[in-house]
Amino acid sequence: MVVKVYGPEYASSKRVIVCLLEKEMEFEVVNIDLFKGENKSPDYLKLQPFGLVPAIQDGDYTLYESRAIIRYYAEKYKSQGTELFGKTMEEKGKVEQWLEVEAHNFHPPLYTLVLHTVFSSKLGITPDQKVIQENEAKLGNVLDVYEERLSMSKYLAGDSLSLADLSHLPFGHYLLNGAGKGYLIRDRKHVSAWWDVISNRPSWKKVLHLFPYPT
Ligand SMILES: N[C@@H](CCC(=O)N[C@@H](CS(=O)(=O)O)C(=O)NCC(=O)O)C(=O)O
Repeated sequence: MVVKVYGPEYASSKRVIVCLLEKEMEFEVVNIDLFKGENKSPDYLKLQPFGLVPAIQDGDYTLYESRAIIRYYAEKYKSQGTELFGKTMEEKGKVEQWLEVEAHNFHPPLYTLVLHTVFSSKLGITPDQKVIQENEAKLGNVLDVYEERLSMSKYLAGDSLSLADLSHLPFGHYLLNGAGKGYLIRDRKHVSAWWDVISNRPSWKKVLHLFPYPT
């Protein structure tokens, strides 16, 4: 059964797609136009009751929350494609830790920055410079921790690529493409080197080719 990914154009869905590509999995996509409210249709809400993308359908099995989906497939297809979830419980623990850091420390300030920069006009948001500055400072503090970590290991969870690194790609991409905040990455030597390694993965290049980010 080929897994169906709903709403592939959007950042959280790209978190799933880049991992499916790394796991060498076939997938199909079902477009959901957020700006037409297709994520609020009764049929879609049956799949994702919060009306967010992505959701996946894999035969009778359905799942939503992108970080849950990538954990599921990384485990289910552990011996296929790139190893993304650690080889030991200790390695897996570190992957889980950095996945949580991405979700709860990295993502929130970056999401707000993206709303007030990349998507402000599409969403009818008046960019609030105070909000932008506050969240830029919060994200900078987070990236200072990353800088320290990445001065000691090539990837966040250790010396191998993992879900934790890939999970940063969709929204991190906006920093350098559209938000005009690439210096948050580029001014940090180890973070910058890490970003070059993960964003140059063929899997991520393919995601950007298949689903170009909004202009
Ligand atoms: N925690 C969820 C977040 C999903 C989410 O917020 N998706 C956005 C699109 S994007 O921010 O990932 O591009 C959405 O559906 N937004 C629609 C809405 O907020 O109504 C996940 O990771 O799956």
